[in-house]
Amino acid sequence: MQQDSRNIVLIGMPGSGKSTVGVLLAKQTGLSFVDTDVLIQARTGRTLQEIVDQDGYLALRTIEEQVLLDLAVTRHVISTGGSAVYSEAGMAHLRASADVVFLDIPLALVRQRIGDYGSRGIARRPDQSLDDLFEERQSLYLKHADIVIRGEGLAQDALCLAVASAVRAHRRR
Ligand SMILES: Nc1ncnc2c1ncn2[C@@H]1O[C@H](COP(=O)(O)OP(=O)(O)O)[C@@H](O)[C@H]1O
Ligand SMILES: O=C(O)C1=C[C@@H](OP(=O)(O)O)[C@@H](O)[C@H](O)C1
Ligand SMILES: [Mg+2]
Repeated sequence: MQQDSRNIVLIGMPGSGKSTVGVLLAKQTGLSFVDTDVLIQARTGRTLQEIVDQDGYLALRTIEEQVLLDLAVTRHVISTGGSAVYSEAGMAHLRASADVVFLDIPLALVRQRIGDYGSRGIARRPDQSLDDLFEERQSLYLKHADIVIRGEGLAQDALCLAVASAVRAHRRR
């Protein structure tokens, strides 16, 4: 695929800025924007929290995988949900057409940003603590990332610039 047709995919924990910074990044780079959480909601007619409450977290992960596999876009910033990395097939599909950026923030900042952990539609085992989830996911985010950006201490616009510049450098390699 031509470099300028490629997508930029954002992965990371809830609260890392995938959705808010994704929009800014699309504006800044002239790419289109899609948030896979919004696609899930549009497809099911339900909120993410409703899917988790009614059908369980594994159902959300299954729908998410299908949405990832069905994505066929170029020149997009794609903001994923925090649980996208559980889908090997979904991530392989995204990676074929994208540079994947892990927005890496520490657990304390996740906790501070996400507010009520129990009502944010997070795809986790009901008994799983945020500490445990963070630990489990860190290795998945690193495994699927082409680029890692440490987000702590960066305001949204600074984070956006850092991502754009890292992607440019990555593509020049
Ligand atoms: N770089 C940042 N600095 C400060 N607050 C941020 C930053 N990025 C996101 N936020 C805030 O954190 C919350 C979650 O951000 P969001 O973009 O929804 O993250 P995600 O999509 O990764 O879950 C929002 O309230 C947002 O305003
Ligand atoms: O981390 C998670 O398990 C989830 C994060 C949410 O997205 P954000 O990461 O954009 O908050 C959303 O996909 C869903 O509720 C599951
Ligand atoms: Mg989001």
